Amino acid sequence: MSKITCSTLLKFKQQGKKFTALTAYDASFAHAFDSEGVEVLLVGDSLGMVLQGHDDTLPVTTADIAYHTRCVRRGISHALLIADMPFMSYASAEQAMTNAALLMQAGANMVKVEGGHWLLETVTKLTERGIPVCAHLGLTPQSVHVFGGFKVQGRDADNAQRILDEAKALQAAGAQLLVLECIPASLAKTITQALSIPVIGIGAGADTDGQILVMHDVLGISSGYIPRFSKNYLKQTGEIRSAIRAYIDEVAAGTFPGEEHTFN
Ligand SMILES: Nc1nc(=O)c2c([nH]1)NC[C@@H]1CN(c3ccc(C(=O)N[C@@H](CCC(=O)O)C(=O)O)cc3)CN21
Ligand SMILES: CC(C)C(=O)C(=O)O
Ligand SMILES: [Mg+2]
Repeated sequence: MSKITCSTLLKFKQQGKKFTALTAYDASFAHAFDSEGVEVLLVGDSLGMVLQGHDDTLPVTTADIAYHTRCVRRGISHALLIADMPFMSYASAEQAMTNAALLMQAGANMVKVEGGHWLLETVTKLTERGIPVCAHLGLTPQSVHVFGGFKVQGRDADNAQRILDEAKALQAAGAQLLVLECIPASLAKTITQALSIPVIGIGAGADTDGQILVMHDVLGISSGYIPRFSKNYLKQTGEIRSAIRAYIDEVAAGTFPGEEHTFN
C-alpha cells in the first residue's frame, strides 16, 4: 500500500469507496491504526478532553498539537496525517500562517480549521502558501460557548442553508477536505453530493464519503459523557486491533453509522 494523499481520498469519493478516519495522539496507537488500514489520522484538539481532562477543547495550544503530531508522525507509514489548529491559533490569517507552519513542520500533511465564511481568506492564503486545508462545519467544538453546549447544528432551514453555502465557499477557497460534525443526516447527504471534495462525517449519518471517531470512544475508555453517535468496538471484539478492523469493515460496508448513531 502506498501513501494516502488528498488525491487518493478524492479518487475514493469518485469511486464511491467509503474511507475511515480516527484520532490518534501517540506513535503506538498511530502505528496500530495505520497498519490495520485506517486511511486518515487526526491529531485532534479533542486531546484537551480525552488526554488532558478538560471539559472542552479551548485550553489546547499549538505546542500541544505540535508535540502529539511529532509523536503520531513516527508511527505512520501510509495514512494521511491531519493536525487540528487550536482555538484562537488562526484568529487572523497571519496567525494561521505562523501556527499552521509549525504543525506542518511537526509532520502534518494538512491542517484542520473550524469555521465558515470568516475563514475563506485564511483558507485561500494557507493553500496558496503550500498548506492543504481541511475545513470543519456543523458542531464546531471551539464555538461550544457560542452554541451553549455540544448541540446538533443545522436543524432549522436557515442554518442548514448557511452550512451548505459555507461548504461550497470553503471548497471554492481551496479546502481539499471537509469534516461535518453533528448535523442531520439529510443535510450531510446534500452537502456531500454538492461538493467535489471528500466529506468526512462524525454524527452526520451514513452518507458522507468517510467517517471519523475519537479513538477513546471506539475503545470505550472515554471518561465522562460519550457522544451518542460514537460506538465502542472493543466491547464486541475484546482486542484493540480487532476493534479497529471492525470499525473499518463497518464503515466500508456502510453499516456504521446506524440509525442509533444518526441525528435527523
Ligand atoms: N470523547 C470525545 N468524543 C468526541 O466525539 C469529541 C470529544 N471527545 N471532544 C471534542 C469533540 C466534542 N464532541 C462532542 C461532545 C458531546 C456531544 C454531545 O453531547 N452530543 C449530544 C447531542 C445533543 C443534541 O441532540 O443536540 C449527543 O446526544 O450525542 C457531541 C459532540 C465531539 N468531540
Ligand atoms: C472529532 C474530530 C473531528 C476532531 O475535530 C477532534 O478530534 O478534535
Ligand atoms: Mg477538533
